[in-house]
Amino acid sequence: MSALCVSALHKHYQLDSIRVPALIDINLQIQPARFTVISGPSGSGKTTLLNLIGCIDRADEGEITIAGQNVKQLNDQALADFRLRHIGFIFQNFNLLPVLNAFENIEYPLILAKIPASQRKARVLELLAAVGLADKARHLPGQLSGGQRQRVAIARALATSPQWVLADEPTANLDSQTGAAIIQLMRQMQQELKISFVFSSHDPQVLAAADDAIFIRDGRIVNTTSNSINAQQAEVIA
Ligand SMILES: Nc1ncnc2c1ncn2[C@@H]1O[C@H](COP(=O)(O)OP(=O)(O)OP(=O)(O)O)[C@@H](O)[C@H]1O
Repeated sequence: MSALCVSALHKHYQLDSIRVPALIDINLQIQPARFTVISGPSGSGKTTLLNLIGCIDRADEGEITIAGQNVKQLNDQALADFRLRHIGFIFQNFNLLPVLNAFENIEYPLILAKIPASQRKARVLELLAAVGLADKARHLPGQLSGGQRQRVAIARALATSPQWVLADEPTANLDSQTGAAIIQLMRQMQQELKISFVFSSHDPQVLAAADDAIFIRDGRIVNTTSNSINAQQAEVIA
């Protein structure tokens, strides 16, 4: 598995006549099969960076190579196909489809990936069991707690066995105890499946669990650390 490489990345948003720079000359390498956190204050550019890495949005300038592919070279359809095969995404507000039950939400990316129904069922049941929701398959998102919804979202992100799983503040809408259980679950899945997890977060619990951390402020990288993050030190830097 190859590292994720970002070079000379720039992104701005246009708000009427105002140009809002969101990312300025980002250069980084994220090692595979690790738990990496992107941290920084509100508005520093974390979501923007994850959206670019996750092929949800496109950069103004610069290169992103993920799973061996320079994503700039892909047209919109190829980019969507690439994302489906190689990248799972977990959102802070879970982003589950409210009219689909837990089973169907997890099954959805497998349908998009044209996996036959017989294989889909076995895969979804395996994932539901792995996230501790074997008895909640028929529950709609509205009938699940926040932590349970995030477990469904994790299972959905893992459904197509992507090499990279990106999570945008996955514990932001959870109480600290539920957040800790979700981090533990993601850590366990990352280690068992040797997936590469990249989070954005300023949650000290997430920082403390990380192998590597990247700190951004005002759209620029200000520090990177590896292993045994001291959450207090991390908060000071961020
Ligand atoms: N759609 C948009 N239009 C205009 N400006 C935007 C848009 N999205 C983000 N921005 C701006 O880009 C900058 C980076 O935003 P981003 O959401 O990436 O930060 P963040 O670190 O994820 O923040 P938070 O922790 O609050 O979610 C901020 O100045 C923000 O106001």
